[in-house]
Amino acid sequence: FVVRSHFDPVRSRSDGSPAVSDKPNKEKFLRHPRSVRFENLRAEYVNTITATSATTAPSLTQVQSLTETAIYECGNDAGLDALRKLAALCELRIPYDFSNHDNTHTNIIDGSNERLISYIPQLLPQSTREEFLNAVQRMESNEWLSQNPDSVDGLPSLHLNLVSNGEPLFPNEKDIGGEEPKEHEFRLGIQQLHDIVHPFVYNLLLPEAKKMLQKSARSSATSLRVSDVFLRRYGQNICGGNRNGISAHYDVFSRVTAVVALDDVAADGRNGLFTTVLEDDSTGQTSNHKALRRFFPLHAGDGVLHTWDVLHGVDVEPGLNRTSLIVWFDEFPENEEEKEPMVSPWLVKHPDNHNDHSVNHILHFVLGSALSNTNVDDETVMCGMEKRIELFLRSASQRNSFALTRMGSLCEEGALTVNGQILEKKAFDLLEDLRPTAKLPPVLQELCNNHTSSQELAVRFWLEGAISGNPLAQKALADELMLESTQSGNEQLRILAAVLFSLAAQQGDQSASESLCRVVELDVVSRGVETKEAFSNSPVVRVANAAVTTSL
Ligand SMILES: O=C(O)CCC(=O)C(=O)O
Ligand SMILES: [Fe+2]
Repeated sequence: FVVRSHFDPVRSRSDGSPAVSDKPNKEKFLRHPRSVRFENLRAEYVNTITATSATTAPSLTQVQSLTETAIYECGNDAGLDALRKLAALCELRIPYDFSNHDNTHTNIIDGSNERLISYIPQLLPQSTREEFLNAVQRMESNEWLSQNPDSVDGLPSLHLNLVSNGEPLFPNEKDIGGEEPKEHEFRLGIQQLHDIVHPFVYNLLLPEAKKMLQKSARSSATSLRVSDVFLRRYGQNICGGNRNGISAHYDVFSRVTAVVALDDVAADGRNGLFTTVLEDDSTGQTSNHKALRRFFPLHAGDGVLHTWDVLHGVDVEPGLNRTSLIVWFDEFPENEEEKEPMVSPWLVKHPDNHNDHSVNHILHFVLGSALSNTNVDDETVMCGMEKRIELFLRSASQRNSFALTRMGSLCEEGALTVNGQILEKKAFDLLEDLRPTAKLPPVLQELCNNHTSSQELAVRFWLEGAISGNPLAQKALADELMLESTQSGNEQLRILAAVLFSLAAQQGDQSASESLCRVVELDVVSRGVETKEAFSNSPVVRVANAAVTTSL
């Protein structure tokens, strides 16, 4: 029903290589022929959108409980009310409060995570910024920004690498013979950009990153080095493409990340780089729900540093034009025996990776993702599909939103059958602990009884991911339910699918909005709706309306 994205919320190397397979999933549900009548009716309901905005910043608990209500009270008044409240919360653009956290905040999960954030005012002087932006402009006018699929979302990345894996893309001293004039100009452009920021990156940012890590319980800052330096562009019609942001993710190959603002787009804390603030830190849960975004207020030249375990993304309102400079710091091997490349050693060597009782779900998810993105096959590294699934399962057992969603997809792909029934049994027990079958929404209880086990497991993982607020899980589950409902004619499944597509559409997910329109279309056709009144009374239409009508 939707072409499901197979992208994980993780940033792998910025060379544009996709994090995971970018093959589109088969469309499960064939597009229904568009009915002319529907077009008119839809125009009617789109016109009813009204907006009143919410004022208070929501907590994770609030967002999840509203989402749970929308799903369980599917299509009735309480459910519609929850959808309206969530719609209003999604419209908020709330600044991150640096002062509230004494420039850093630490969330202790199992005693050893970091989640350090540090603000560095006025790192790049105005003259440097201007020089840099002019050089970027020249690259852009040649359409030289990378069009490779971005490792987080698979769309053209619109970035330029200056340093990759510890090495400048083009070392200055290297004389490259036989270059085409365009290649030559490109190389000089990259070298110029690199030269402009070099002193700031190595003499100012690197010491700041080391200083920040000294606050960490697990400081191993002495071996910190600059791994990658790249710039990104956001806005309309950049090298023929648009980019309004990047969904929330972890940088899996960066121990510490620095982002420097090159313009004032983020000055009022309503645009640019955000993290998701989880006010209820005691649960250690994580969610990428739009309402939990907190934008870093950064003036041109300001920077922010964060550790590997800080969830972050970018969002800019249409019409704005943003450029950012990003630096990754990683750890290089301290002694000779370790010269072999090891994927993100701060993850592999983390004590929680060697502790069977650890509940560090962020580490387990990020390490599982890092291993999925590397070919390194080291005895000391937990590798192989089975180990990765074990890591995702451990993370999912702590209700980590990304691990739950990833597990749903792995089950759907049949990846849990690798080791007989053992992994499936583990997954089933885990799901029963999170929510016993008897407590599933009734319509899903029926569905799960009719299913083969791997599909049933996928549905249950996606349900948990969906309730935690994850739009990818919400879409994946909705897609599955539409397939079922067209086969069985079960209208309740269609209403729940509409709720789930609505929950993702509210968060700005374009493909979910399109799918929601198609559910409405199908509903109109299959129920033979003839009048405006019958249209606006349709449960699916009421759901779609509530999702875009914001009120508190
Ligand atoms: O542009 C930014 O501010 C950050 C981009 C980012 O998070 C990434 O490329 O991984
Ligand atoms: Fe990132």
